Amino acid sequence: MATPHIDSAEHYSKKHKVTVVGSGNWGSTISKIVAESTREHPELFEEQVQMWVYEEDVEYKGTTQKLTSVINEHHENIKYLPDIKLPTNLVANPSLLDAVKDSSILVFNLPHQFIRRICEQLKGNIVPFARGISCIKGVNVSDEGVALFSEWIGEGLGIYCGALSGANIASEIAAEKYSATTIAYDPPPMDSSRNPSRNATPRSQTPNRAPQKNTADQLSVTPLADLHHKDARGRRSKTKLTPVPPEYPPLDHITFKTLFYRPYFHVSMVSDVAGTSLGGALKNIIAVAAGFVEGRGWGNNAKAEVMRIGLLEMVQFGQQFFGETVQEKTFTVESAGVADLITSCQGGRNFRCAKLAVERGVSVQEVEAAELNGQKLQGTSTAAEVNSFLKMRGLEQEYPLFTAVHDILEGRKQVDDIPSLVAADH
Ligand SMILES: NC(=O)C1=CN([C@@H]2O[C@H](COP(=O)(O)OP(=O)(O)OC[C@H]3O[C@@H](n4cnc5c(N)ncnc54)[C@H](O)[C@@H]3O)[C@@H](O)[C@H]2O)C=CC1
Ligand SMILES: O=C(CO)COP(=O)(O)O
Repeated sequence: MATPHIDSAEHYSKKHKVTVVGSGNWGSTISKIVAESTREHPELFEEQVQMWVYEEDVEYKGTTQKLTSVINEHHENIKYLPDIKLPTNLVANPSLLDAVKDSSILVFNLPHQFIRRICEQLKGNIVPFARGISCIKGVNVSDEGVALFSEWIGEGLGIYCGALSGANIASEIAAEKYSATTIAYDPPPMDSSRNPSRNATPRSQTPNRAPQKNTADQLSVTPLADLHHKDARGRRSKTKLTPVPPEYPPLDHITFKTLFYRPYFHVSMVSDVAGTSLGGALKNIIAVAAGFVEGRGWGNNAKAEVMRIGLLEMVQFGQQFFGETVQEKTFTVESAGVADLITSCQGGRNFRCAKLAVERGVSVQEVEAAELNGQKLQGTSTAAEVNSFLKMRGLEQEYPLFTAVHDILEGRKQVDDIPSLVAADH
């Protein structure tokens, strides 16, 4: 970006330190992206980016070594993102608490089954005014109901957390092939009131625009004293937030767009956190269905039909359980919706493993263990979690495709049953 995106009148004595929590296939790719951006924007960010790595031994050139040592010496995550050079300002750190020390931007990017333990360790050990972005595709189901990981992380850590999701097969983006994503960030009042116009980023704008002038009216909309914010369902959050100190650049749409934007990775900023997160979570169930029908050899029409039905169930789920804040257009217009559904049903891991499982006559879990070298599927666990939530409410029949996928994974139904299970008059 040739032009600085921040108004030249805005100078900040402190910069944001960024930590990525997670270092898998997508975690390493996102770390590469943000490390490229922090290097390009020293006016906003500290150059060095920390990446927390779940430490393990790996074989490298005939010797057993720690994964973090290999990443730091050779700038490559040989296990989860092989053959991709990582920026030298990206530091792999096996200590979670050391990696997040002094970081005001926390990017959560790990398989959803591990986030609970991570948050337990982070609680009370992060910068109080930190803000988060969750790249996790999944939903958190408990006895109390269904929660987005962004809101669950935010409430657990006492910070505000947005969500990043899109048609983002990591290996393609790591190779810098053109793609786009959606970042949902509905800034807390005390952040947006520093300069509300900076958060209304129209879809078409690149991040290097100059901020618009504020009006007195805009500035008075959200009182600085309000330390609460709206959660993803539009309710007043119980979390009392710590404002970002004025010495730091504001943590708003422009700053986050600048952090994640690359010429090969375009960013659309929106405020619908629930829709954006649900798109990423629920499409994984549909990708499993697409793999099933492809594995059965039914071809493109069958796959298109499960995608169509799945998209409708995604929208229905969002509106039924997250209410009016979920916008249908997030599913139909954004990368986080229909585009992610398409790419995942063409070449995602959930799709590929489900297809191989049908072709080989084995379980999806067996294919996952045999083929993914430690990477984790999210569609199988999300199907089970969503099913348990629907079952508790007697709503399984209202989501026939989600229910069919879970029943097939559990061995109660067959792929051949899909047409009758999802029939409109069923
Ligand atoms: N890989 C992809 O193409 C994309 C993935 N996503 C989403 O990103 C999230 C992260 O996925 P990936 O980075 O692809 O991970 P991955 O599937 O490559 O998972 C492996 C990661 O889990 C870690 N791990 C293993 N055991 C652990 C434990 N006990 N505690 C903590 N971590 C442990 C491994 O060290 C490794 O970093 C998921 O929610 C996924 O759905 C989103 C877009 C694209
Ligand atoms: O979310 C993804 C692409 O946007 C990747 O999906 P898989 O986890 O199925 O590979």
